[in-house]
Amino acid sequence: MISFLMRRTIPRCRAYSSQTTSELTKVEVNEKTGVAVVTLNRPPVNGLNVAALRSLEKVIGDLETNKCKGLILSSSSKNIFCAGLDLTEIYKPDQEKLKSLWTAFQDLWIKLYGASFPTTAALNGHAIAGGCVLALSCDYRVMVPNSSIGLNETELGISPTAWIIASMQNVLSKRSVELALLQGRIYKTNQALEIGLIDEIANDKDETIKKCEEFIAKYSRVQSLAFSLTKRELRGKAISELTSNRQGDLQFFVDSINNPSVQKFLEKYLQSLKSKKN
Ligand SMILES: CCCC/C=C\CC(=O)SCCNC(=O)CCNC(=O)[C@H](O)C(C)(C)COP(=O)(O)OP(=O)(O)OC[C@H]1O[C@@H](n2cnc3c(N)ncnc32)[C@H](O)[C@@H]1OP(=O)(O)O
Repeated sequence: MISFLMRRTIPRCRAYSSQTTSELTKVEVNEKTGVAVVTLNRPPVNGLNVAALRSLEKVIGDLETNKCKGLILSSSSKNIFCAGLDLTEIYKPDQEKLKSLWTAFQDLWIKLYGASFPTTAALNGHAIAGGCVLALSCDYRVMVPNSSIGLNETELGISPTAWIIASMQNVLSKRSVELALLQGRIYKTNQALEIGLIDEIANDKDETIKKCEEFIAKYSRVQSLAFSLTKRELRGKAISELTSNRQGDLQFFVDSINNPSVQKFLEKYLQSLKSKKN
């Protein structure tokens, strides 16, 4: 068992009593149920840079090794689950860092989408672009009211690649995927529920976690091996398509980001985010 499962320094009366905290990803494992709450912790918006992506990927790998019974992905921010890739890493990017960013995102998706245990997203706030991809890579999504979720890549001038599309197609009807992706549409919580982009609405963060726990508990009678083999049958094709075309997928991303019109848009977009406060 890895350290966070072994540690017994925190009183057992707490529901989630084994824990480890890295700067970027906090993990708490419920010793009774084996369910892990994994909290993204990169203020202010959990922007995904290489370190954040790698930190989360490592945690999922460790949970896999330790036969975790279920994952609840959450965020330490008050009203944001994750604002997607760190825009400052893709605007005027260092080329090597850009490649590392996408490679880390590919690696994380392969682990999360293919996880051999039930995975859930406790969406305590906005889940935009890469943040929505994280949510879609889980088996179940619960969101608080008045938040937004969606893939706005086409608005940014980039096209989501095959594995991102596959993650959305796994959840939504073909028609809804077309409308969502071609319009780069961001949905409010209630609209997201209507089309099936999320599964449930919860009143607050605690309730998102409770509902995710309830969802994971439904698998208590399911054999782990049967679960993971079935998931592999269901999702394996999309994963192997990426693993056999990682270089092509990376090149597509790098070329898209380096496109001068995308860079121009990102400049304005970043300015507009900053000027919201003024
Ligand atoms: C082949 C291509 C596939 C590509 C796949 C994925 C691509 C991506 O993920 S690109 C990222 C796209 N993300 C977005 O468009 C989200 C942008 N952000 C927002 O819409 C809002 O910030 C959000 C709704 C998440 C939260 O709104 P607020 O609560 O009002 O916060 P602020 O907007 O004031 O943001 C606070 C602070 O954070 C900065 N910020 C926001 N998002 C990002 C980001 N993704 N990366 C880096 N930084 C981000 C924002 O500029 C503010 O900065 P300061 O002004 O310096 O405080």
